[in-house]
Amino acid sequence: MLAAAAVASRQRLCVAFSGGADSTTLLHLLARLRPRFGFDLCAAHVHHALSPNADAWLDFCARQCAALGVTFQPFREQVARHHPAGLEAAARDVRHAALARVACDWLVFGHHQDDQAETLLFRLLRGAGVRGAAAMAAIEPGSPGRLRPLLGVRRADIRAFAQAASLEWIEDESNADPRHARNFLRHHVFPLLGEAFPGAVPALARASGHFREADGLLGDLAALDYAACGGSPWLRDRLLMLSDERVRNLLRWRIRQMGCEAPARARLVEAVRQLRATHAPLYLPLGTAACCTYRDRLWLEPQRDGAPEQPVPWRQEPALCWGAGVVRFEPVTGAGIGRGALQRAVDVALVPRWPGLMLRQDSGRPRRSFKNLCQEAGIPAWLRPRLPVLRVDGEAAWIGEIGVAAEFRCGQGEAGLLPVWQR
Ligand SMILES: Nc1ncnc2c1ncn2[C@@H]1O[C@H](COP(=O)(O)OP(=O)(O)OP(=O)(O)O)[C@@H](O)[C@H]1O
Repeated sequence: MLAAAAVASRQRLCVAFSGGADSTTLLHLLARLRPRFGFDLCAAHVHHALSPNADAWLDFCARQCAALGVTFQPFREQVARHHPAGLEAAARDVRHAALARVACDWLVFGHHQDDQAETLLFRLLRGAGVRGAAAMAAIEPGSPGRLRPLLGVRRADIRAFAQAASLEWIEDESNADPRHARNFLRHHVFPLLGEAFPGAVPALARASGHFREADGLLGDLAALDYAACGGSPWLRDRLLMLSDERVRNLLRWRIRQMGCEAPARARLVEAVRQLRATHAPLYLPLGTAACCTYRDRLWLEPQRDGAPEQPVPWRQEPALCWGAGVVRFEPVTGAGIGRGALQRAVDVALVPRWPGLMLRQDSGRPRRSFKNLCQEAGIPAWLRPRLPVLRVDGEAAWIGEIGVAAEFRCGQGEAGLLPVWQR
């Protein structure tokens, strides 16, 4: 497995070391393999301060590492007692956050085949989709990546090996607590299942492999659909030519890519229904992301906290970042903002709308308020605070989705710059 993950000489491997039988066996095995592969080995233990034995466990882990000549990195963390998902989940979040701080190429976990089967059943009982049912991967590339070399090995075989090798390990008393749903499955459901289905654990682990493959294919399909819809922002009509299932698959994939929390299925079903029902601009919260539609385009963005964008000074750059998008300044002739006016100006910046903002769209017509301009252009209220405004010495020269102010528009044959807002 180390070869499959292309673990190279001098790469840094860090064992996530709880001190239990699995990670202790893992640490001893990797310490033995060190000379053959030439990797650097260290171990990290997270002290959650939840058990009265937590100090003793940390000491045990430190001693084991010292005996094996392995660098030891302890983390003392506080776990919030009132996590909405429960204490176990809170401890896991804290643990993973601490381990992510280790400077290494790979974090190596002691998960085994019984863990995989329990994870799959546990997730299915909570209504997991294909992604959740794929459970854990043996190799997860990343920075650091994650390895689970024992994922194909049964728990009993690891224990038998540890006993035969006279290894010492600690027993976490919380593993016996049936109030934890995972422990209930481990101690009550799996022994019963094993009586009627002796191959239940390897079969469930195999099933998670099938789900993993299917999940990869769904990702490939989403990537194809993403490109076919014109990338982000998508062409709304092109997207809505896809079946509901494919639209939901694409939205889910993109939300995950953005690092946002995926929404519940019911929420996605409702979002697609609304997208098909109206051509009006929409702002649909989806998990921690939001799906926005305006005119012929549709895009996803992280849900916002309502804070306005910060001003971005313009110093002749061809493009400036604005929110999750960009404003490009395209050279044009006889259109856009006259270059001369921009070069003479002292203060040019992209800013959000300001109170009392006015703009004259056509010479000969009066200046109109930002609100009036937005109403006339059909710009929905949720989009207005995000419109970029190019402010030139205190005056609005251009507003995204609305256009260039008459006073700044360049004359025929004159060189100009046309700001183009890409979300
Ligand atoms: N306190 C800890 N410090 C460092 N690593 C740990 C700690 N607890 C668990 N691990 C690592 O996580 C692996 C799985 O442990 P366990 O089954 O208790 O956790 P889990 O909650 O089921 O898994 P996960 O942490 O991946 O969600 C262990 O084999 C070990 O590699």
